[in-house]
Parts: sequence; structure tokens; C-alpha cells
Amino acid sequence: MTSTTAWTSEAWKALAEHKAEVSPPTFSVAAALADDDGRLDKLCVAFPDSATADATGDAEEDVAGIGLLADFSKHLVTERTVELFGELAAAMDFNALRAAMFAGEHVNVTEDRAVGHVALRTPEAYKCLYDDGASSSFDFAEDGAEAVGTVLAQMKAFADSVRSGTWKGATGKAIASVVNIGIGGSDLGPAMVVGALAPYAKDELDMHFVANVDPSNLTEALAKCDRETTLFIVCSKTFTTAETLANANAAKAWLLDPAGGLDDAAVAAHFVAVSTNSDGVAGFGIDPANMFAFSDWVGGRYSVWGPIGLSVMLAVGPEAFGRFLAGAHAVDEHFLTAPLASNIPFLMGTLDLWYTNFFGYTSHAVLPYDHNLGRFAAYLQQLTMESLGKGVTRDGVPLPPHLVTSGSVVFGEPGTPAQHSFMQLLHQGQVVPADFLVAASSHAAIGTQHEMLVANAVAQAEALMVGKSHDDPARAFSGNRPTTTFMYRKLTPATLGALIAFYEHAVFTVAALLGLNAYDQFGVELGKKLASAIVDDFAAASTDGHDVSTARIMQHYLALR
Ligand SMILES: O=P(O)(O)OC[C@H]1O[C@](O)(CO)[C@@H](O)[C@@H]1O
Repeated sequence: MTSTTAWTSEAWKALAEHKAEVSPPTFSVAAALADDDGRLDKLCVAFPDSATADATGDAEEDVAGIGLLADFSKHLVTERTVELFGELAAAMDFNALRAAMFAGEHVNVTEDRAVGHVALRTPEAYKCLYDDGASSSFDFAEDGAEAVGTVLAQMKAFADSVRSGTWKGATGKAIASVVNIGIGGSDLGPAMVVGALAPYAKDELDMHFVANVDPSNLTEALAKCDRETTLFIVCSKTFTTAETLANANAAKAWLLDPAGGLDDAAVAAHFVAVSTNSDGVAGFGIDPANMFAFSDWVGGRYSVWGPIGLSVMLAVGPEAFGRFLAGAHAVDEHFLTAPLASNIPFLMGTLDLWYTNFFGYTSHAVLPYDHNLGRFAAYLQQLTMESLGKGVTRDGVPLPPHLVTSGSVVFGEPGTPAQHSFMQLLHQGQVVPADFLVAASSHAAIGTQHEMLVANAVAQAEALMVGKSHDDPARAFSGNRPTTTFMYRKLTPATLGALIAFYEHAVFTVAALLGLNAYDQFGVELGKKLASAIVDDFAAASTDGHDVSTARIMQHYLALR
């Protein structure tokens, strides 16, 4: 792989020189569109494209039914800009890095691991290195497929048994409530997907998600649960995360509260685990037979596709889960085969890099015009910011501050409420590139309300681009504010799988072009370590060893508690 640092490459210099040609106010996107130079066709990409759609699939629920248009036409780019993105990709060995990830090479160099979430979508398609530390590889279609296929089959059998009522609690009753206990990638993916696919969920199964060590989170969930009909899924890749273990132990104590009349034997019927750590699972008291295993070459924020997605499969069933996987796999194929100039994740990633590094637009808004995607921005915050919030390249070269920004600050809320919250800033304050996600049809029907929703999404993007002059400066809109619109037929499992995979590969693109490792997260370790020490200090009512500021706030807590 190249040792070139992106910011010293000729392509980077060419992009810096080119920037003036596409900078407001001299460059107007509206004017560029009016030139009718084929801009729309070049900057609007349909998905699935011919290379990825199963031509025979035509059901609304199939990949072929996604009907997505990725509209990049409102961005501060020209055809030349996209060409220069391609030159940067060439300088940074993008194609070789992409091939290496899909082949299961250890592209997570700091942890010496493969990055294999794409193999979870359809193990038959990709070869992945077996992560035994050796350089040996195995054909995923023979070895790994069996491993992933085995776990998928285990998940399916379990989901069928719970959803059918065959799986019984300790007193012989069917499961009515599921509590997913996990945090980060062990929570955000399952919680977001279950919420997004609510129209597909089984009515008789109440789903709860407990992530925060704040006792209010678990208390709120347990208040809605009955011991005899509640199943806990303890999701933790490492099975060492303090918050998850605290909540899991509290949940076990609740289950076995003498007032409930259940004994230790009840744990087997009311607890299952999802982890890479079988010793940790057994140590907690969960039967390894009730463990759904996965490998450490699946990153937490990339893990909803495998056993971490168990609560999703319980909620929507194995068939819908399979279509969720199929949508993501179709994007994998698109990412691998589409020319870069019409490669949706590549364009998403290069545009993010373009704005953060060449325009100083370092925030990014995600605006799903869909109530059920209420947690989509939160999910993307971990996916993007835990992947790209880095200070060095994968070779350990520091990123020069003020010259290179590794990842944007992602935020967002569903529209239309966002219009009554922070959209004022996007229209008249700093420029924040934004993604609009909107379905042409809804699962819910009340008069013409869905059409109102769509109209608002389209109007916001139009207003941000066209702007409006006014004699009163306080009432003027500069316009030329870049946005992408993803419009698709309906939010189906396949569509949701595709949308998530687009963002996963956009993250890969930014990391590849900047030379980053998107798959480690050492930045989370210091806070965890200090918190563990302060827990002990609180227990000893001590503030020894802390700086005066920290000691003062600790003392205030000790005085108030
Ligand atoms: O699944 P685990 O091992 O409990 O980790 C939970 C989360 O904590 C992190 O390690 C740090 O935030 C995430 O990457 C991960 O998704």
C-alpha cells in the first residue's frame, strides 16, 4: 500500500487549486444546473444499478424494489472535481485497499485484524482471512460461510422458537418482552434497526433497549416487563464493558429476586448472550449453548449484520432480516463494481472529505424524513465519528492540525421537526452539508400527510441551494449550501440495509483517502480507565491524586450525594 500522505500528494494540491472554481459566491450550483451540461445525469445515481439488481426480483420488498436515487447534483462540484477525487483515490491506492478489505486481509493494522462485516451479509460471496493470528487464509465460502451460516441458522432457530412461543420461560410461559442489554455498537444498531422496521415487527413482542449505566434506563424497561415472560439478550463483543455487565447483573438480580419466586435455574430460560468471549459469558452464568458467537474481525459499530442483530431478527423475523442483509450485500457489489464517478459510497465519502478539508465545513447533518428513523443519526454518529475521529494515519503519521480534518461532526434529527429546531442555522448560519433521506411512500397513511413530508424534504434542499435575495439582510438566504438527497420507494428491510451499507463504505472511502485506520478506537480507553479509578475513589470518599479541578467537582459530589 502507498506510503504517500494524502495532503502531500499532487492530487491534493490539484484539489486545493481547483477549489476556487467551485466556491461560492463565484460558483453557483443553480447556475451550473441551468447550463444543462448533463450535470444532472452525471451527479444523480440510481440504485440498484444493473450490475447489482437481481433482474428477476421485482417485489417491492426485494433489492430490485428499492428504487433509490442518490442526488448529488446540489453539491459544490463539477465533473472536474469528481475527476480529481479519482486522482486522489489513485494516489492513495483506493482500489487495492478496497480489494484487501473484501479479501479479508488485516486492514485493521493496529489490531492486526481483518474487517469482515461484508462477509456477514452473504458469506458465500467473499473470502476472508481466518482471524487466528496466522497468515493462513480460508475460503469463506467453505470455512467462514459455514461459521457465519451456522450462527445465522442458530439465530433463525432461536428467533422462530421465541416468536412461535415454543421457547418458554422458567414457569412455562412464552416470551412477551425482550430486553437487549448492550452499549455502542451492541445497542445503537439493534435499537435503530428495530425502530426503523417497526412496521415489520411482531406485535406480541415488546422490545426494550438498555445501554446507559444510569439506573433509570434499566428501571424504565423492567417496569414494563414481567419476570416470567422476559428474555434478556446480553450483547457485548468483549463481554467486559462495565456498563453492560452492571446492567446485566442488575437484570439477573431482578429476575432472581426472591419476591419473584424464580431460582438460579431460571437464568437459562431468560438469558442469552451475543459475544466473542465465551469465557466471559460462562463466567456470568449464561449457558454457552445460549451464546451466539461472532469473531473479532467484526467491529462493534459494524456488527448489526450478525448475532448482534439478534433482537432485530426477533422483532421482524428471519425473512425480513434476510432482506436487510440482501440490501447491504447489493451495496457491497455496487461499491466493488461501480465506476468511482457513479459509485455512491465513494461520492459520499469524497464529498465529506472535500468539505471538511477544503471548505472548513466540518459538521454534517443527517436528516431522515421518517419518524421511524429517529435513531438513524445517533447510529451514524458512532459509525462515522468512532471510525474517523483519528489523529494519525494507519502508519502512525500525525495528521497536521489545521490542514487535515479526519472526520466531520455528525448530527441530525428526523424532518420535519428538524425544521423547527436547528435548520435556521443551516439556512443562514455556517454551512453544514446535509443528507436528506426520504421515502416516496410510507407504511402509515393519514390523508396527504406523507406527501406533505416529502414536499418539505424537497423544499429544504431547494431552499438551501437556491437561497433568496432580500433588501433586508436578515431576511436574505445565501443559498449554495450543499446537500445530497436519497429518495427511495419505501423504507423496507432491503432499503435500510442498503442505506447503512452506503454510509459504512463512505467511511471506508474517507479513511482510505486520508490513510486512516477506520476500525480501531483507542480513543475510548482513557475515559474508561479514569472512570474506573474514580468509582474506587468515590467508594473511599477520596479525591487524592486528581488535579484541583477534578478534585473540586468530586468533592462537590461527595458533599451532595
Ligand atoms: O460490544 P462491547 O464489547 O460491549 O463494546 C461496546 C462498544 O464500546 C466500544 O468499544 C467503545 O465505544 C465500541 O466500539 C463498542 O461498540
